[in-house]
Amino acid sequence: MATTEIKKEMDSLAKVINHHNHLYYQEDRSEISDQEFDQLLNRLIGLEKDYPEFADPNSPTQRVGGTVTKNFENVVHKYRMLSLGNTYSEEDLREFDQRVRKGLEGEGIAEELEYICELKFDGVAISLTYRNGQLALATTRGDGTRGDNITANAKTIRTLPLQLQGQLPEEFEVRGEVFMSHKEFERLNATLAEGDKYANPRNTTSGSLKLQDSALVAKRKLDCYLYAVLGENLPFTTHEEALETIKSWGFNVSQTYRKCTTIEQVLTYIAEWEEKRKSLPLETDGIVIKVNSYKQQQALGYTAKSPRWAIAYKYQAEVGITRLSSVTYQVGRTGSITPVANLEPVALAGTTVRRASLHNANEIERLDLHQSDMVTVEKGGEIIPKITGVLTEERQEAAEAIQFIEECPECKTTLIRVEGEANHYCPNTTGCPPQIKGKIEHFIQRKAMNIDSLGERTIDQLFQRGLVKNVADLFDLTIEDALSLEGFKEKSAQKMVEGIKQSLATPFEQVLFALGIRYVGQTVAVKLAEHFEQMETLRYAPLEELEAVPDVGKQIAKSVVDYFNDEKNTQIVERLEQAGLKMKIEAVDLGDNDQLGGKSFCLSGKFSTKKSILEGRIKASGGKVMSSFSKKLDYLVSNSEKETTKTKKAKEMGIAILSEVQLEQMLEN
Ligand SMILES: NC(=O)c1ccc[n+]([C@@H]2O[C@H](COP(=O)([O-])OP(=O)(O)OC[C@H]3O[C@@H](n4cnc5c(N)ncnc54)[C@H](O)[C@@H]3O)[C@@H](O)[C@H]2O)c1
Ligand SMILES: [Zn+2]
Repeated sequence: MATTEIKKEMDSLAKVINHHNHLYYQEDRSEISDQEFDQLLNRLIGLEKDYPEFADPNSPTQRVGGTVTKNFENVVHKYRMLSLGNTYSEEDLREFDQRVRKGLEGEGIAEELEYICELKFDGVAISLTYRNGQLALATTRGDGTRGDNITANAKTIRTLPLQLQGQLPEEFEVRGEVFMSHKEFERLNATLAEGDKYANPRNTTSGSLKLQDSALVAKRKLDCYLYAVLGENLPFTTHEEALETIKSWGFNVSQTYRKCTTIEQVLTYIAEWEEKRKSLPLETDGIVIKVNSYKQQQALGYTAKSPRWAIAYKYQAEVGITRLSSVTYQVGRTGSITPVANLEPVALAGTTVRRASLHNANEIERLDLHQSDMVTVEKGGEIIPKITGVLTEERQEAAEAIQFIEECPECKTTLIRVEGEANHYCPNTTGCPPQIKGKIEHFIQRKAMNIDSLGERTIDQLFQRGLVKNVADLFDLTIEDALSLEGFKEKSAQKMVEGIKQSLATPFEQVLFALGIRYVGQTVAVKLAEHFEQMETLRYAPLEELEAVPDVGKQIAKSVVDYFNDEKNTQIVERLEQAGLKMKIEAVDLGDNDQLGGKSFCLSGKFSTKKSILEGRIKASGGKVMSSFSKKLDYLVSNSEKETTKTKKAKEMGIAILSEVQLEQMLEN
């Protein structure tokens, strides 16, 4: 391969890996299996080794994959939270063993090498700081250097001691894995609508820890195993002692670990747990092998991303072979069509698999799927299995290629596919039953209008009886209407109507999200609300202005324009306005601190204090924060000494520019 091509491949691998990292850590979902992901990463690691001249210092091979969020306070870790090197092969493990022994020989401490083997729990890493026996701080791993402060959420984990007894170091950190048991995962999923179900316990755990409302987290019944301690002057010298000691302090330590002195013993442990792990109450995806002695750990040290004294061995995802019976199609809330493969039942990872997701038409094409094909199905921690391949040699001669449907299976409208997009859509947004019901379900959900007096079944009834055909109809519902539904009595009917009425207090950005405009998620809704301030302006906003809003790309901008170009939508919006929903952002609550007199600020560039904190203080002092320019902006805050595009624009528009120090002065006055 020419070197330019290698460089190209490395760049494109990094891009793809970053994309999957983003999905995995920020959005709690994945498009490929962990094994496929690890293959990509390993390919990049290999290329960087062979072509160090092309290695990018910011490569995903050099960084822990996650990030911090904006929703929690960010905390710098006292001790970095790292990832683990991983492998799927015995050969690599033997190499690891050799490396460790060699590394220690140099230090003269190779004798009496011991490993502790543990199961690799598939959840979310957490770090807990205890001071004077009390849980003081809980953080996520984040980017390894900084994590989210999720103390309130961690406190809902019942097996996590809040107060410790006994002889303890004054301050120390314990680290472990927060997880959701299979049982709890199934219980939770059973309460969710088909389209809202979580894919696997890990994603659910991650999503739960990110919830803003700890009361909701508490309902999720998370659990936690601890497997590491950090601190100064700790009363132990080996990992094994650490595990035993923290157990005696009251921490939940899984008793599945084992001390091994040879790599053969490690391999036996791996073989033993391959089947046994499936009877554990939680998901595991491999085992972790750690050097036992702290002194030896220290001598071996760390790479940029992981300790040299530990490695994860991951079990191959389970693969089953079965026959495709048919492909059916589901219609989502926004009309997107998802093909589903119906399979002849096959036993896989302890469950019977009958269906697998096919994502979209590209996937069917990629697999070159034909009728009655024999297919390989994989289930790597995912609840929804994936078809990973087709046994073409077993294909029946007359079998035809699977053709993606042309009409909506629910309303028979001709499907459309937008240039450059993977999904097909049913364009009949206001007349297609699953879209109508899906939109209403989206509208009432907690993050949107938060109408908890309505449930999926009630919506179904309201729709069946023709009482509700769109979200605006909800606000015309009367107690008599409610009483006409099955199972409703005076009290429950009143409650239902009352609940709808209470939702009128929902802030504008949530109303905007509730409309269910394609691609307008919660974050984008907030950005749009901040920028346009009211529905009226947003509604007539030209494409270019929409695209200029941070986080709003071409696709989103176009989707917003399309939405408001459809008269059926604007009619609904108008009816919602008449019903009394909030159609503009709230005037800032000036409260008793009106220092900044409602003036608006836009922060740009780097600051000595975290931007979110500065923004919080501006709001608390009666100012407004804008994430981008508009004519209404009063101040641009920037520390930059050179002219930036923003400061230039501010000067042109006659907007005052403040330094951070000047902002501080305004805040303090
Ligand atoms: N499918 C995808 O698109 C996708 C995308 C990104 C990452 N991933 C997966 O995520 C993983 C990469 O994430 P990572 O960097 O967090 O590495 P990792 O999850 O493989 O290993 C590090 C983590 O293991 C956990 N762990 C569980 N049990 C442990 C134990 N007994 N001792 C120590 N640690 C233990 C800790 O949380 C630690 O942070 C890979 O397995 C990868 O396949 C998948
Ligand atoms: Zn349809």
